[in-house]
Amino acid sequence: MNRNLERLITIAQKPVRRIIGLMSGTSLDGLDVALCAISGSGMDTRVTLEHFDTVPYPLNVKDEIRKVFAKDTISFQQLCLLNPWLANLHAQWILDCLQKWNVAAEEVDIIASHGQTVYHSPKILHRLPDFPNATLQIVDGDHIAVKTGIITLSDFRQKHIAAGGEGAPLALYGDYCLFSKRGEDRIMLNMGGIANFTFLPGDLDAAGVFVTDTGPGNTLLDAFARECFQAEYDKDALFAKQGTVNESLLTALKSDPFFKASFPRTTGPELFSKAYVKAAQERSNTTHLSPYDIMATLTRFSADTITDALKSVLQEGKYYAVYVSGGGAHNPLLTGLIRERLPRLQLHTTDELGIAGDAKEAVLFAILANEALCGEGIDFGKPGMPAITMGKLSFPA
Ligand SMILES: Nc1ncnc2c1ncn2[C@@H]1O[C@H](COP(=O)(O)OP(=O)(O)OP(=O)(O)O)[C@@H](O)[C@H]1O
Ligand SMILES: CC(=O)N[C@H]1[C@@H]2OC[C@@H](O2)[C@@H](O)[C@@H]1O[C@H](C)C(=O)O
Repeated sequence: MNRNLERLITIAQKPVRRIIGLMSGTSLDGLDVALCAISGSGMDTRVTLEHFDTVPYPLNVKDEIRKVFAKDTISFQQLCLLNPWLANLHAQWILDCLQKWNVAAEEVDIIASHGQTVYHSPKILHRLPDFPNATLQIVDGDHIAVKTGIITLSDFRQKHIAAGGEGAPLALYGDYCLFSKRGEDRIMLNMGGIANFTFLPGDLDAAGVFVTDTGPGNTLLDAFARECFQAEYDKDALFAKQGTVNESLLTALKSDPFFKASFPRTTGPELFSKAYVKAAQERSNTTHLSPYDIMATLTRFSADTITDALKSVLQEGKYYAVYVSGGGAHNPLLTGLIRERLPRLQLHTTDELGIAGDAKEAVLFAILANEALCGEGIDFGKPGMPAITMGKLSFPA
């Protein structure tokens, strides 16, 4: 037998596996690296987050990714080169983190690498009847496995599409295993570049779980902070707080059919781009707005579409605990607006559940890898949420 297979079987049978989860999302802010100790699987999964770091993407890395990111027309050479180049960088950053944490590579069982989404194209976006849902993540797992010497699982989203989903959101699998609590209806709200939430019923019935993207989280705020203020993002909403919401632009921004599509629906910066906002400005005669007013309106746009999606699933008079994660949780204006619109709900952070909000998505990919080794595929019984395990295997040798 191939000795890697033997090793894999040994890992799957260990009482505790040490898995590094990696996430680099749509914000292109950096690579989240989470070293997790995981036991059990499915609803018996237990995780300890041993170490976590975000390795910020250097400016040149952001620039190289942006040449292809969410673009319809790109250089194929650039895409081809990025795939191993970024994988080698990710592998090096993992090794740097391990050194910093004083952990030997041999002590890590598995790497779970999300890769970098470069294009997300579900049918509701491309609207080409002859083509399926599609999504593309680069950062090839073979390069990570060879450079780190650690067995790597990667490219988690393709099987989700093959089995009838849109390739996202995948958060529900880990959210369900890790954060479900008997007796408490929970909402796990992640506000990254794109915002999404998972509903976890207090009776733990998998059939009651659902998940969806809600629309933009920070993606438009980042794009306009860059364009208008040459800033990477609107830190602590300092720009947006100086502006006034323009209701005509807000209405135009909310008019896309995405906001009427049924759950689970997914999206990305392919739709929510500077061009999207500029078209809405043209339609609403608001091209004259100050950059501050644009930032204020875009922050309200994110807050409103997040709360509208939540309201559409919340039952009147019932209590729900909301646990917030992702970079948007640090934006005081965004979280303040959500609190204002959902006054009956208490907003907590996932930190209170033992997983830092900034680490959550990376931890969720470690859980997905753990499920691929030890789980059976959770049956949520809904279209778009298939009962599968995910991730492709790369052996170091
Ligand atoms: N102090 C802060 N004030 C305002 N915004 C912040 C702050 N800290 C982080 N952010 C926002 O959070 C973003 C990063 O969020 P996160 O890392 O969750 O995104 P991501 O994982 O790339 O996105 P996705 O989940 O869509 O893939 C930054 O680009 C910025 O917009
Ligand atoms: C295609 C893609 O990379 N989608 C991301 C993105 O970032 C947030 C939102 O859009 C979510 O649907 C997804 O990531 C999380 C981790 C998910 O799959 O649950």
